[in-house]
This record gives sequence, C-alpha cells and structure tokens, in this order.
Amino acid sequence: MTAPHIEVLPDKAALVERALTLSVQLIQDAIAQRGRCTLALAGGSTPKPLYEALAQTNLPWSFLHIFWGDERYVPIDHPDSNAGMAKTAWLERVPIPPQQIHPVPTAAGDPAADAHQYEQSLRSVFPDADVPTFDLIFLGMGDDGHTASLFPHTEALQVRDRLVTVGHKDGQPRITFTVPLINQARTVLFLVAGANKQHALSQVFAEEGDAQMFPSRLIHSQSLWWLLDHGAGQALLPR
Ligand SMILES: O=C(O)[C@H](O)[C@@H](O)[C@H](O)[C@H](O)COP(=O)(O)O
Repeated sequence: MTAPHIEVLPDKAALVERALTLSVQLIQDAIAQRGRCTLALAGGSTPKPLYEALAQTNLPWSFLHIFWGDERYVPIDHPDSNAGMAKTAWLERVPIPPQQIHPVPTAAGDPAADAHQYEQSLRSVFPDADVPTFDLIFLGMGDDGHTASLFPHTEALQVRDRLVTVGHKDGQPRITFTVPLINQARTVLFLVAGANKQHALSQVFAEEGDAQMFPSRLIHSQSLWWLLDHGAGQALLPR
C-alpha cells in the first residue's frame, strides 16, 4: 500500500484545476493502456465545478464508462440526485454513449433491490472480475468523515461480500459502493473543500483513529489522492 498523495491547494478553484489536470491524465492513461476508462463519480457539491470543467475538455468520450459511487434514494430529476447533478454539469454536454452511463436505479421502492440491480449492472461491465477494478473513483468527504454513503457507525461499513449496499444517513436510505469495491480501484481521488472538514480530516489522517467514527479512514486504494483546499487542509501544512 503506497502512502496517499496529499495536496493542499490555495483555494477551491485551484483544487478544481488540479483535479482536472490529474483526472484528464488518468483518463487518458487508462484508455491508452486498457482501451477504456471506468469511472465512478462522487455526489455532493464539491465535484460539480470539476464536472463542468471536464465537459469543456475534448476527451475521447466514446471510451468512458460512468458509474456513481453512491446515490440518494430519489428520482434522477430530484434536486438531490447525484446523477442529475453530474448529467446537468457534464454528461449531457458530451457524447458519451448513453449505454455507457449507468445511474443508480432508485425506482423499485426497495433500496436493497435497487442495490442488487446496480451490482448486476456493474458486473455486466466487468464480467470477469470478482471485485471490479475501476480506473478512477471520485470521492468527497463529509464533515463527519463519511465518504460515498458510508456513514459513521452504520452497517454499510461492515459489508465485505457485496459490491453495492444500502447506506443510511439520518435514517434515509442511500445506495453506495462498499469498501472492498472502492479499495479495489486503481486510483481514488478525494476532493475536500471547506474549513468545516478540518476536524474530520485530522481524524482520518491520524496515526491511530476510529474508522467506524471516521469511515474515510477505511479507504486504501492502490493509488490514493487527497486534493484539499486551504480551508480544509491548512492544519496539515508545515508550520
Ligand atoms: O451523496 C453524497 O452526498 C456524496 O457522495 C457524499 O459522500 C459527499 O461526497 C460528501 O457528503 C461531501 O459533500 P460536499 O462535497 O457537498 O461537501
């Protein structure tokens, strides 16, 4: 396990610029080496400007396969939908083949059934893998240290025998990649902005800590990048 790459950028705009440069390179490398790039997107607010910037690039879109690392259990046209946000910011603006964009199903009225369905759609794109290896997974982190929809002290943190499970935030169901699926990725790229994330980050990076309380501690992919703005990462800067 290599040590994570941690970069503190002066502000959110610089964080987005750095994330764009890194993402474009990783996407191009994946396509050059494996003939496609499999991506899982983060939700929340932080990644939106990155998605908007990616929409302005001229990446070879027909080689991208898009999934989501987690999703709120709402229809895609709901304002809280992670897929809705990414489609508006990016995916509706570029010619990725529609059959290569895989929003999480949320229409069964049964989160566990939709989670199982999503796992099947994953396996159809990664037919030969017990645990699929994404080329790049974007993640955010909440001020409680959660990532994807892996919230503190929830059962989802313990799931090791599935790729997708049901997470819960304040009792509300979400659908989320599991820790084993995230950790199988070639590269995970965390984007974290805001001073309100400082405390959780200090707990995530501490030598010793409680991963059940700060679930982002559970993420250990082959290559792990943390891009932080100054607000979030200032305590990590040399004095
Ligand atoms: O569905 C979600 O909300 C995200 O996947 C979640 O894990 C998010 O990344 C963090 O909560 C950070 O959210 P912000 O970027 O809005 O701070």
